[in-house]
Amino acid sequence: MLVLIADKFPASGREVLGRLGEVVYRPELSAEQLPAALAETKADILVVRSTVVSETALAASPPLSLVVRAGAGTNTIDTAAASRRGIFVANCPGKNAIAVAELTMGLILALDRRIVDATLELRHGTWNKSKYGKARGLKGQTLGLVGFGMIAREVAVRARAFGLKLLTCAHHPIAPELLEAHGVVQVADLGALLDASDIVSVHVPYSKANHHLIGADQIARMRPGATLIHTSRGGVVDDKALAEAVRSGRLRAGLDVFEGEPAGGQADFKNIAGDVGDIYATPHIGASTEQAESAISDEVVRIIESFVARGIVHHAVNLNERVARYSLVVRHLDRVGVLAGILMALREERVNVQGMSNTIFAGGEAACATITFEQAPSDECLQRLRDHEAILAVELRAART
Ligand SMILES: NC(=O)c1ccc[n+]([C@@H]2O[C@H](COP(=O)([O-])OP(=O)(O)OC[C@H]3O[C@@H](n4cnc5c(N)ncnc54)[C@H](O)[C@@H]3O)[C@@H](O)[C@H]2O)c1
Ligand SMILES: O=C(O)[C@H](O)COP(=O)(O)O
Repeated sequence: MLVLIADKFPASGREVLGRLGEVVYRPELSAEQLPAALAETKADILVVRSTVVSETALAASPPLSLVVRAGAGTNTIDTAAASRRGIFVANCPGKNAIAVAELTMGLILALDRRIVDATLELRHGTWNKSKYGKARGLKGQTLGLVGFGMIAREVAVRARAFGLKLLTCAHHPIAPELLEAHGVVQVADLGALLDASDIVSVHVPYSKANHHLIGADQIARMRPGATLIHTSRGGVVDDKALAEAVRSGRLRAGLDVFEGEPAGGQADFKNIAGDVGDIYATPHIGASTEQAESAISDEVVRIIESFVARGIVHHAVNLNERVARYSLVVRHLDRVGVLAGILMALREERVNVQGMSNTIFAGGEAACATITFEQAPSDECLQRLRDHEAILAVELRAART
């Protein structure tokens, strides 16, 4: 088994992976160089951070069966192409959420006190207490969290300690216990959140549907003097519309992600923070704490170990989530050919199997197979299975609709 790591990854994690197989560490690889490196190494498993994984890259190594995103967002990987090729894509949900939440609070506090501007003036020898002694203070202000996933919840935990009132919006009703535990109120929709918030912080994944979720109209709807914090993904916010609103003095903004940002570690990048003073900005470092990188590394190792040892992919993001209409539970003696016999019987009925698992009981004499499908087998087929001398019990279950 060969693992190609095409981004920065801790030495400790590389060492553990090295015990499972060969590890090729190429953190310098760009999206353009990735296909050739995959073709050359014939990697079975690819580990990436923000490096873009295109369909060409996925096709370059025939044995490639798993791509692990050493982070949260998977929009940089062509998951549709991976699904067509039967390649698993997995991520590490929540493992860098605290780091992003800490940066979010850092941006909120820095903007309120204008810490960056005050520092720059002091560095140039100017004492300007008159100008910088005018913060609003956070206590009692309302923070609107767009999305209520792993990062937003960690932001809520920290923001509560600063006395902020918390709102969120989502596509679906959020469990009341979850909201209550975080001291958050769910409002009807994004518009209601923008109307009521002094600070808006964006924590949703990038997708076609979320492209410019915070566009010119949403920016215009924010309260005059409000602050927008964006640490999710370039493209969720319309950077141009935001820059105009900040330039006009209506809003302030704290950004960690940008439209068209470079994928690598160092590059020239003309960006909206350049000419707009009330934008505080960091170069996509939300996840870049030692703590988060170590948690991510442990999770990547866990995912790969489980895949190699048991074929189980934790946090796969490109599986068919639809619950099959029927499942057949067959308890049987653990003998060669029993499972093949069950599958042959289903094949004769032209039943297309969707999922299958088989668990062996202690002692190794009996096992339990669960097979899922959309179309029910006939009573005769079930009876034939029940009559099999190595089958102990057969139960057909229909999913609730
Ligand atoms: N700046 C960084 O370094 C950094 C680090 C980690 C993650 N991220 C980005 O942050 C995103 C969120 O991370 P997370 O760990 O919280 O993910 P998550 O999957 O736990 O949470 C995202 C939530 O947003 C919700 N959502 C999606 N579209 C929505 C919409 N239009 N309106 C309201 N809710 C919506 C989803 O249902 C989900 O609950 C990631 O997808 C990634 O792009 C950035
Ligand atoms: O989605 C993520 O996990 C973050 O955007 C982190 O990206 P990075 O691993 O490139 O820092």
